Amino acid sequence: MYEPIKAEIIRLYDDKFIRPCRYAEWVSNIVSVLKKNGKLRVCVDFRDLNKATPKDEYPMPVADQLVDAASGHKMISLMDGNVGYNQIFMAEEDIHKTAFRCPGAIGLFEWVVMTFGLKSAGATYQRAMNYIFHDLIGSLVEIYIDDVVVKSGMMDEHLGNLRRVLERTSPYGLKMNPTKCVIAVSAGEFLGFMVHEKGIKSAKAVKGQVIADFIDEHHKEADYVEIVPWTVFFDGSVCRHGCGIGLMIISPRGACFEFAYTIKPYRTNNQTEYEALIKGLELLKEIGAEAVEVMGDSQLVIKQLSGEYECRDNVLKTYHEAAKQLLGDFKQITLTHIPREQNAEANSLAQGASGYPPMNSEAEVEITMIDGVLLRCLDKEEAKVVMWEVHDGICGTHQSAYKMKWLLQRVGVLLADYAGGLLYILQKLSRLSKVPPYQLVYGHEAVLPWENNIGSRRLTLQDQLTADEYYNLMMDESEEVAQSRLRALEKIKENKARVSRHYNKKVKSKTFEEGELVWKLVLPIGSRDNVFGRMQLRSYSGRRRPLSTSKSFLIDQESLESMAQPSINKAINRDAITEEVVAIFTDSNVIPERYYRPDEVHAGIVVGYDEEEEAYELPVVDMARLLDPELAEAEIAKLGSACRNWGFFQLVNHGVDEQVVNDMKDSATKFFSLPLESKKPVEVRENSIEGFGHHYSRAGKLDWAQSVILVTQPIEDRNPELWPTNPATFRDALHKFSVETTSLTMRIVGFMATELGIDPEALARAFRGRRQNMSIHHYPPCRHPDKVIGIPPHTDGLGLTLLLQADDTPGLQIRKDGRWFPVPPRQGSFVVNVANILEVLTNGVYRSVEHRVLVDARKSRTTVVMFHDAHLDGMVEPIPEVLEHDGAEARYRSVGKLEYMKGHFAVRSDGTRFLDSLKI
Ligand SMILES: O=C(O)CCC(=O)C(=O)O
Ligand SMILES: [Fe+2]
Repeated sequence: MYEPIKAEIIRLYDDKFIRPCRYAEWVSNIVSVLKKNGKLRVCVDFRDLNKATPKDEYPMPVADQLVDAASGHKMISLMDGNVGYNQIFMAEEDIHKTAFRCPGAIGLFEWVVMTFGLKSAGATYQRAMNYIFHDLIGSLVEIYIDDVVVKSGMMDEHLGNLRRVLERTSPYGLKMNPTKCVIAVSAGEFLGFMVHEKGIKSAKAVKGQVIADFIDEHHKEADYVEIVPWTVFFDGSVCRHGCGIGLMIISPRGACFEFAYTIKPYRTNNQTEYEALIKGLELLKEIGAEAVEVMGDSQLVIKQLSGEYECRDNVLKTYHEAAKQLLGDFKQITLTHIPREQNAEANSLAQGASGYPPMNSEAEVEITMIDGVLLRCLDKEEAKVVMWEVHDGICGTHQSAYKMKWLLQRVGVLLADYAGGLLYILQKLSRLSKVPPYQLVYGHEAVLPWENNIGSRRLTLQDQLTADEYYNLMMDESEEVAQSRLRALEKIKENKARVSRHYNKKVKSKTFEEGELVWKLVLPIGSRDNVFGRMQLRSYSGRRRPLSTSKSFLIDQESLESMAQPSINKAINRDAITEEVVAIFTDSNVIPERYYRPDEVHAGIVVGYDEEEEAYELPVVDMARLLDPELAEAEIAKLGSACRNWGFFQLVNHGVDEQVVNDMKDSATKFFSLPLESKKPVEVRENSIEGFGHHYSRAGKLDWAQSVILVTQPIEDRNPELWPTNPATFRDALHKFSVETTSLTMRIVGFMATELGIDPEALARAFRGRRQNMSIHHYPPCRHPDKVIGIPPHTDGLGLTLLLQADDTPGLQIRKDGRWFPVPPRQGSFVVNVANILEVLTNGVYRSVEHRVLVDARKSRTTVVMFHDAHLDGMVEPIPEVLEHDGAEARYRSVGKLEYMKGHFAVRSDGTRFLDSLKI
C-alpha cells in the first residue's frame, strides 16, 4: 500500500492540490480504498472535522425534479465537471484544518483546494455552479453539483446553447472532463436516469438501466463507503386505494434521491414496510454500497431485523428472510428506529404512491388539539346522548359534573365550556399514542355503545367499506396488534430504565467477600436520614468486622476494639453519666473523692495569670494569607514555626462554611442542655468508647467533663445508633462539619508538606481517607476549679487535631518549656495541634505538645474536637522524604499501627508517653 499512496500524494502535490503542513490543529487520517478496477483511491477521513463544521444550509436541487426538467428535449449534451471539487480553492484560513497524516515518512499535508469528503463540499460546489449559470439554469441547462445537462429543441439551437454554456465556464476557470462529456445526443443518462425526448422512462421499465446508471454515477461514492455510509429512509403506506413504498436515499456525498413505487395487490402494513426496506436494500446493493444506515419508523421491522424481536408471523417470515439475506450482503449495517415525524419524506412518498387521498373535506367541524388529537364537534342532540351515556350508562351512575367531564375525556370525548351552557362535545377522532388495554388484547379499540347510537366517524367509515377492504383492514389490525404490543413493551422498558436510573443514582456499591455475613441496619419505616440513608450495610461475623479489607482499615478497627476492652490497663475508660453525676456537676459544692485532684491542677506554672509575667503571643495562622500567592511564603513560615516550636496554632479565616460551624456549635450546646433521659439513648456502651459518657482516667480519677465520642469518617465506620437525634439538627450538622473538617485537614496538611520541603502528596497520602474521630466535650462550671480537672495533661494520639470552641469560656492550656500557656478562646478560629503520629511522620520536626483543660468557676465550656488519623500504609514511622530532605537519620523506630495504638492507650507506670519509647 505504501508505494501507491506515495504516488497518489506526489500526484496531488504536483497538481498543487495539497501542500506540506507545518502547524496543524486538526489532523485527519487517510483511508485508502482499493477500487474494483485495482486502482487505489486515497480518501481522508474527515468525520471529526465534519462533526465540528456547521451545516451549510444552501438549498440543494432535488435530483428527481432535475431529471424531470432535463427530459422532453430533442437534443441534450451531458457534461461532467473535471475533478469538480478540486477546482475550488479553500479559504486560506481554513487550509490548516484539512491537514492529514500519511503513513511512514510521507508526512503531513493540507488541502489547498476543496476536496471530496468535506461536509459542505457539495453545497459549496452547487453554490458556485448556481452563481456561474444562474440565468441559464432552468431554460437551457440543469445542474446537479458537477453534473451538467444542456438541453434544447433543434440542433442549431443546441449548438448555440452549448456555446453559451461553455463560454460561461472559461472566465471562471471551470473545466469539463472531455472523456465524460456526451455532446448532442437525443437520449442520455443524467443522475442515473435515461433522459430523452419522450421524458424519462418509468422507473420500473428502465429498472435495469436506472440501476446501472445509478451505479455508474455513484461508483466513486461507493468507494467512499468505508468512511461515510449511505443512508436509506424507508416507509410503506397502505390505504384503501392501494399500497405504496417510499424511499429516500442519501449518498455519502449528501446527494438525496427519492423513490416512490406503487404496489399491487393489497399488502398489510407490515408487509409494505418490509417491501420498502427490501427495495431500498436492493438499490443500494446494486450500486455497490457497502455501509448502510437504515432508518425506519416501523418498530416491528427494525426490531425483528436486529434480532431483538422474533418474527412469528408466517407471511411476514418470508419478507423477513429476504430482508435478512440482503442485509448480509453489506459490510456494515446500522438499523435505527426513528419516530414517524423524522421519516416525513419517505412517509409522504409512500403515501403518494399508495394513492392516499388528501385530508377529507367533510363538513364536520374538526379541531386539532395541542397534543395532535383530532376532535369532532357534536351537535346538541348527539351531545345529549353522549352525556347520558357517561352519566348513567357505561361509566356508572350519576357522576358529578367534574367527574363526568373527566370520564368523557377518558372515553375519547371532550366536553368544552360545560358551565357556559353552550354544549360542545368533541369526539376524539385520532387515538392518543397510548394503547388502551382492550386494544392490546383484541387488536382494535372497543366500540362504545354511544358510538352505535349517534354514529361515530369510525362506524361511518366502516359502513362505506367493501367486503375486501373490510377484510384487509381486519388483517391489518390483527398484524398491528403485534406492533402495538411492541410499542407498549417499549414504553414499559423505557419507564423501568428511567426508574432504575433514578434509584441507581442513590446506590453506592460495596463488595463483600464470599461467605461474609452482612449486617443490615434498617431504620424505622418512613425515617429519612441524610447522614446514614435508609439503611446501612456492614459485614458481621460474631464480632463486628470491617467491610473494607484494606490494611489500614483493619488496623483502625482492631485498635478501636482493643481500646474498647474493659481493662484497668487502659489509659482511657468511659463511664456512663448517672443522675448522681449530674447532681455532683450541678451542685459542685462538695467535690467527691473521685473528682478531687488539686495536685494535678497545681502541677506546673501557669503563664499569664500573674500580671508581672512576661507577655506572650500564641501563634495565629491565617488561611487567607496561606492562599494568597503574595503572602503565602511568610505565612507558611509562620505555620512552620508554630508547629516546630509550639506544636499548636490558632487558624483564622479557615474557610469552613459559617453556617456549618454555627449549626455544629448550636447542636452541641443544645445536646448538653437536654435532661439526662434524652441523652440516655446514645449512652456509652460496654466494650466501646463511643457514645455519651465521661472519662475514667488515670489513677481511678474522673474528669470534670462529659462528652460524646463518635467515629465520623469514613462514613461506613459510623455507628448510627450512637448518633444523637436530639436535637434533630445534630446528625446533619455533625455530618457536614465532619466533611468540612476532613477537607480542611487535607488543606492544612498540604501547606505543612510545603513547609517541610517535601512533595505534598508524601504527607497527604498519610492522611487521605483515614479515620476521623470526634469528641464533643462539655465542662460544667465548678465552684472549686482548683480541685477538679477537665482533662488532665496529655498529648493527642492520632495525626492532627482540629478544635472548635462553641463559647468563650477559657480552659485549654498548652505546655511549653515546662509552663502552661492558657489558650484564649477566639471567635471564628480553629485550634490546630500536632498529634503524636504527625510528630513521628515529621521525624520530630513538628512537635506534639502536652495540653490540659481546667474548669471555669462560673461558666460551662463546650468544645468540638476532631481527631484525624494518619499512617503510611499501616506503619507509623518518619516519612522517607522528610529524612531525605533533612539528610537526617530516623529518630523514631517504625511501628505497626496496631502496636502503636495499643502502646498509646496502655497505662505506663513510669508516666512516660508511648511516643517517647519509640525514640531512637
Ligand atoms: O476541650 C478542649 O479544649 C481540649 C480537648 C482535648 O484536648 C482532647 O479531647 O484531646
Ligand atoms: Fe487533646
